[in-house]
Amino acid sequence: MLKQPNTKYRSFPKVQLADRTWPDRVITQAPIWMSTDLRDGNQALFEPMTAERKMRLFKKLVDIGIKEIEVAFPSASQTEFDFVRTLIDGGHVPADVTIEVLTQAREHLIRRTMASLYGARRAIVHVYNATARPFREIVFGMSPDQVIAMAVSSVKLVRELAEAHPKTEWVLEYSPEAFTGTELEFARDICDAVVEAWGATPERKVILNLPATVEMATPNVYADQIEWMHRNLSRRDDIVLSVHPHNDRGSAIAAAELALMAGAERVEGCLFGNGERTGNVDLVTLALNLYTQGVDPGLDFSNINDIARTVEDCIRLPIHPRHPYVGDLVFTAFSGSHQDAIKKGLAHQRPDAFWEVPYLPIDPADLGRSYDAIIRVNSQSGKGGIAYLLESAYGLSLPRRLQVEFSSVVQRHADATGAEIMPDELWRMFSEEYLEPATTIRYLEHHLFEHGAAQGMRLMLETNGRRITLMGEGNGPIDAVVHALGGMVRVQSYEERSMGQGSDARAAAFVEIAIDDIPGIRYGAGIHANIVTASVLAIVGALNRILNRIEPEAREAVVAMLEKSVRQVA
Ligand SMILES: CC(=O)SCCNC(=O)CCNC(=O)[C@H](O)C(C)(C)COP(=O)(O)OP(=O)(O)OC[C@H]1O[C@@H](n2cnc3c(N)ncnc32)[C@H](O)[C@@H]1OP(=O)(O)O
Ligand SMILES: CC(C)C(=O)C(=O)O
Ligand SMILES: [Mg+2]
Repeated sequence: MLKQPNTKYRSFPKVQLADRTWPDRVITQAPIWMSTDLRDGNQALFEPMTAERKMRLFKKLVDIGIKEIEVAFPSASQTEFDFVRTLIDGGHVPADVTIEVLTQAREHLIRRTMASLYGARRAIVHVYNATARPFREIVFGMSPDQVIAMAVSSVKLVRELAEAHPKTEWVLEYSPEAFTGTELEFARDICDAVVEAWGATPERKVILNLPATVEMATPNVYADQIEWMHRNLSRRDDIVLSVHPHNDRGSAIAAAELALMAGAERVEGCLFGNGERTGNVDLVTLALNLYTQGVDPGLDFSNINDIARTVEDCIRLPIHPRHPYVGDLVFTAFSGSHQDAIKKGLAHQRPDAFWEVPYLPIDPADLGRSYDAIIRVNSQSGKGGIAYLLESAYGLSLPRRLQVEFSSVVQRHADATGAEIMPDELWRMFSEEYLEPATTIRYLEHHLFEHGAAQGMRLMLETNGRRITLMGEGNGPIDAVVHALGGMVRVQSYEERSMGQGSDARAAAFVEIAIDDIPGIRYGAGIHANIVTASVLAIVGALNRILNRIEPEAREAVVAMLEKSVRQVA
């Protein structure tokens, strides 16, 4: 790269529009949407779509609710021409949908283009010629007046051919190609001449489409250019003002939004931003940006995954996993603090309240996406995401301090493998750590019985291959187990939850225990159809987890103490 890029590149000139009004505007209604997936999108593919794929995408665009669809460049090839004919002759165009086709401003191409449309109920004929100085001088070798004459004569030809076929309702669209690089006065003059040549009226408007054929400046410059045209076109009432942003600088969405604030009424683009080079503006993102501001876009993306798969299949290009609203990862959080906030936000969100879930600008359910894949766990994750996954996949809701304790187990695993941890893996880790820890003391069975005003407990365990039976009593089952264990165990906290519903319901018990003279507090968990059994399992599990972390001599001392309890109580 150059050390001094200003020797090769220069900044885009400012538009003289000191009293611009667009910065204060808010978009309150959806524009007219025009999909050019089958034309601008199609011309940008490695291989243009086959007729079958074009038809499939056309039908998907109709299902989404797009009412103006540019279906072909009919003079480009027989395939393109035939596709338009199939749409018309096969009756595939719904009554509320208008097809559109593109042609250069050249006589033989216009005649061929018009022939593709005869018999249509309504059709938009889109004529373009480039208007920026380098095109005028280098591509066409024409003076400004000759370029205007080229546009005007083409429009007059379209008018003449249209008048010869009055059964079709004809609409003219004109694009000064490379508008963003065109002197504004010249763009206005050529557009005014076209409006005049078509004989436009408020009832028979011309669509004037002002393309950012190549995005050349910051989006505020495009907005200024659009507002300038909006204010300076001589017959604004006879015009539908349209924009066609490309994404060369990565700001096509912003450019389209600011252009709408600046007076545009119509947007041309493609689903998920397919199109020449870096793409046309993405109609899906634009529409859903409106939706998240409470504006009905008039388009339906309630099954966005299905739309995405159709588009990918038709154009043979993948959608990026981080593409707004649709990418596989956009409703996913890996990092701990995001997961925590999403989990709390989802729990807090009421169905009838304004959407307010941190990190999620839209409710994934509105797009037919589920919450299941929102939170994923890797080495950047914290307790919130881990807890969320266990709860959503297995119905197991962990106490907060247990979440903290378990997250360090998960973190060690994630650090070691470097990989994402799926819910079944998480469950396996939880089971190994809490439900089936390595055992010094194995639970065999217990019997709980009434013992006067108290509860009695006979607890059978196995230590060192020997069965031992401990007896205890207390004011409840937990108390009775602690007593049976000889009083060395102190229960710091106890919580129980239910997992599942109806006859499949099970109880989950969580205890936090400490043992006299041994540092550290550990959680234990038990899951069983019977809540008392779940509690006993949780206590024995916690005991084993403590014993697993201490020296063998200390462990033997605890076991010896237990065996002493047998002699004392039995
Ligand atoms: C920004 C856009 O997306 S514009 C749309 C671009 N899409 C396409 O080009 C896809 C379909 N195109 C095609 O199939 C062909 O280009 C055709 C059939 C339109 C024309 O083919 P050809 O006549 O062989 O010309 P070619 O493809 O080389 O285009 C260059 C010629 O078109 C002329 N031209 C380019 N744009 C225009 C225009 N809008 N109006 C009139 N002439 C134009 C050029 O001046 C050049 O003419 P020249 O050969 O006399 O110097
Ligand atoms: C034909 C025109 C509208 C075009 O695609 C462009 O300028 O990008
Ligand atoms: Mg384009």
